[in-house]
Amino acid sequence: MSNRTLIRGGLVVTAADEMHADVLVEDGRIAALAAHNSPVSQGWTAARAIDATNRYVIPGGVDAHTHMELPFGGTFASDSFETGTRAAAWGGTTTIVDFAVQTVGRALREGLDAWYAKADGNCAIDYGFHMILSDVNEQSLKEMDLLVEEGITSFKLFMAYPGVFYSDDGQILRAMQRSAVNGGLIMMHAENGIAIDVLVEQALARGETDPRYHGEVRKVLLEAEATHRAIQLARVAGAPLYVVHVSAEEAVAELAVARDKGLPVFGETCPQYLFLSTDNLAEPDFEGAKYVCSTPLRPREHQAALWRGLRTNDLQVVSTDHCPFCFTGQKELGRGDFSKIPNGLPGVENRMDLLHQAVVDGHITRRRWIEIACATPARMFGLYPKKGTIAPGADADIVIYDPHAEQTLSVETHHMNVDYSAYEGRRVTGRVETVLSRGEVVIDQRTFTGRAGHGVYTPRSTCQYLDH
Ligand SMILES: NC(=O)NCCC(=O)O
Ligand SMILES: [Zn+2]
Ligand SMILES: [Zn+2]
Repeated sequence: MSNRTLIRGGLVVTAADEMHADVLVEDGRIAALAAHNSPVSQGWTAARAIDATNRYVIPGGVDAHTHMELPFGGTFASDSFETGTRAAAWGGTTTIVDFAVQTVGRALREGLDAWYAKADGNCAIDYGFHMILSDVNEQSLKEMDLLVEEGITSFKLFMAYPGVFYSDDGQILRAMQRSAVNGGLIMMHAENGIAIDVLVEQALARGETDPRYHGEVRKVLLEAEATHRAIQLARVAGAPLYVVHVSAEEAVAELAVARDKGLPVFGETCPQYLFLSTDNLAEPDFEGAKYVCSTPLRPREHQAALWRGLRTNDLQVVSTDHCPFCFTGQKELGRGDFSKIPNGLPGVENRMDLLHQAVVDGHITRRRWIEIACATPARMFGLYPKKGTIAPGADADIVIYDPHAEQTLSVETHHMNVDYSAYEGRRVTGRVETVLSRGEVVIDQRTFTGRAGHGVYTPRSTCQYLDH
């Protein structure tokens, strides 16, 4: 009884269903659901009752792409695990999967241990890790197998950023071959970084130094070409493939062709590509630097293809790629040379709200909102049904969501450790009200009641989405 919480009267929305139901939480898990005010739920007793009348009761968000404290461009992403996971909770996300980084010349183990240490005791919500492979060699290929056994079941490779994270096609093929055997999922940053670097050099030589040139040199065709190449390499290796931060219509088309052939190829996009555009990159007085990320923001016309992809399931997941850098002192490193602007946008706090706005605007249905933001990322990365749904036995990661509240997104009110909002002034309908993480209330009617250290490392099984 003392470990029980009852959530009454809300509309429970999962990827599969919507029903007016009461939810019983016990010992951090969902114990039972029953029709609202049914004889069954009327018999339930609990130490705490939450009235969810006129609210949605949804699974906590699963953000499968964050970069807390990522070293990049001579600086570090400005959210620590403490500030970033607290902000995530404010935004209705109860699990993140962050990227541990292998340093070139070093073991995966060393990078992973560093990330365990950064996160340990600091997180407000649960977390897992992917591993960035920056140096594919005999040793790191062997280590991949061990990591999969340890619950690090996905590996990011970069076709971009030569000299930093970049892998060549041979390295990519080897890693894919290994993943075909050990069950790991290869996540691909699909941009032709070698060609982009030529265009960067040529642009700078012409004196084109403003942030908007970041978008111009990172061409749509070079995203599409890399996406195509990654798909073919995965086919040769017999491995599934997950393409991260898809931004261009032509890249979605490559995924669609592959999926029409029945290939296990999946794609993720991010709110910034759905809601922002090259118009933001072109903002004057270096303000465009706030919107520098890779893949880059695209002309607004690409957004329709991304929304369509999310509806047709050519794209399966919306993650944030949360990688914040303050404008002052960090983005400013690239004044006079756009290639020195640290790449990345803040957004871990905004994803659930922006996608709810997409429901309001008619881009996606309510259930698809939960599918792309909670259930599928959990399945894709081996966390389901512990995470991503509301069902008996699942972790009680639950958001009470007010679909009628109006809010204005702003740096003045957000909780991310960054000095601007990429969505400054944007009005959205819907707001997180209360959040439970494993049954503990971490946001209580818009007050943070969680704590650093509540969140635990969550090992993952291999991809559970391969038959989709
Ligand atoms: N996306 C971005 O611009 N920064 C984070 C690193 C990455 O995901 O490529
Ligand atoms: Zn990337
Ligand atoms: Zn990323």
